[in-house]
Amino acid sequence: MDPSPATSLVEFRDVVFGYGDRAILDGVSFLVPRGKVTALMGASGGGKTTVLRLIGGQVRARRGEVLFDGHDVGRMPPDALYAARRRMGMLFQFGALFTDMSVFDNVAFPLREHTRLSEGLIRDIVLMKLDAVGLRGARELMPSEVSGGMARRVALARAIALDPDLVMYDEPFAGLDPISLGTAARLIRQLNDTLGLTSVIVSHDLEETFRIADHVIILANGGIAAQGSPDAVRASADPLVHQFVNALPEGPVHFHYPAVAVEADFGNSQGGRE
Ligand SMILES: Nc1ncnc2c1ncn2[C@@H]1O[C@H](COP(=O)(O)OP(=O)(O)OP(=O)(O)O)[C@@H](O)[C@H]1O
Repeated sequence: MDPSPATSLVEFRDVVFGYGDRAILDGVSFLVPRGKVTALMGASGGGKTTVLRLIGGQVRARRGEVLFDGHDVGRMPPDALYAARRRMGMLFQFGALFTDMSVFDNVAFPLREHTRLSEGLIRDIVLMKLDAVGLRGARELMPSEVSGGMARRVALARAIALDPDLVMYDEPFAGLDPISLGTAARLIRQLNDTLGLTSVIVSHDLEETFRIADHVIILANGGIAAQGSPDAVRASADPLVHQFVNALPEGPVHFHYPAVAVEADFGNSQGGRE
């Protein structure tokens, strides 16, 4: 079933955004269905991380609307934006932990920072979140004592500490071995379903991401090249989407950065660097 505005937690309506003179999004519209796992994919530099920053209100759209639960993030006064951000968990690449704090204190950090809960209650919540990622027994360890995959899971426990409605993952699988990658992917899916979250994943790992996603959005050339279920996107006849989902080197997205013809560049010291 296609998502509708009524059943979506995030909605982009004709969003235009750029950094300085550089246009990144040129009238982008899409929906992020509530309770589902949505994958945001596309070529490197296409603006996927920027989409997450627009949702989090770190940057504002030049035109159009970025709705979170029906309210335009770009027009929220600071207190409303702060409240909205508390409903979002963000997990950025390599989910940097505080290196001088134990696993326990890392997960307790947002609770101590943003709530007035007693230490006893914080302890219970932290242990519950660590249990959800399979690391209750690792609470005394320091970040230097855990593996990369475990560190990622600690960061995930920290991202869900405040019971967010939305969790955004930026490259959650980067640098993981295939086993840790599979574990991380299953965990994202499982937490989404058991905690009633809505998840957005930015990832280059096509196979694993298509496996766990309910909805896929492919960004290209400042717009949406395709969106729908993983099967529907896989079956897309659009040449750009076809190239992307099949990881083909040739197609509308070129392997080569624009350059003068090869014969004009080689064996010709004029015009090039000596
Ligand atoms: N703060 C910034 N100032 C200027 N340009 C930026 C800034 N942040 C990102 N960009 C540029 O905007 C473009 C989109 O960046 P973004 O990080 O959103 O892409 P992405 O699709 O997430 O890329 P990747 O898959 O490589 O992480 C890139 O070309 C990047 O160089």
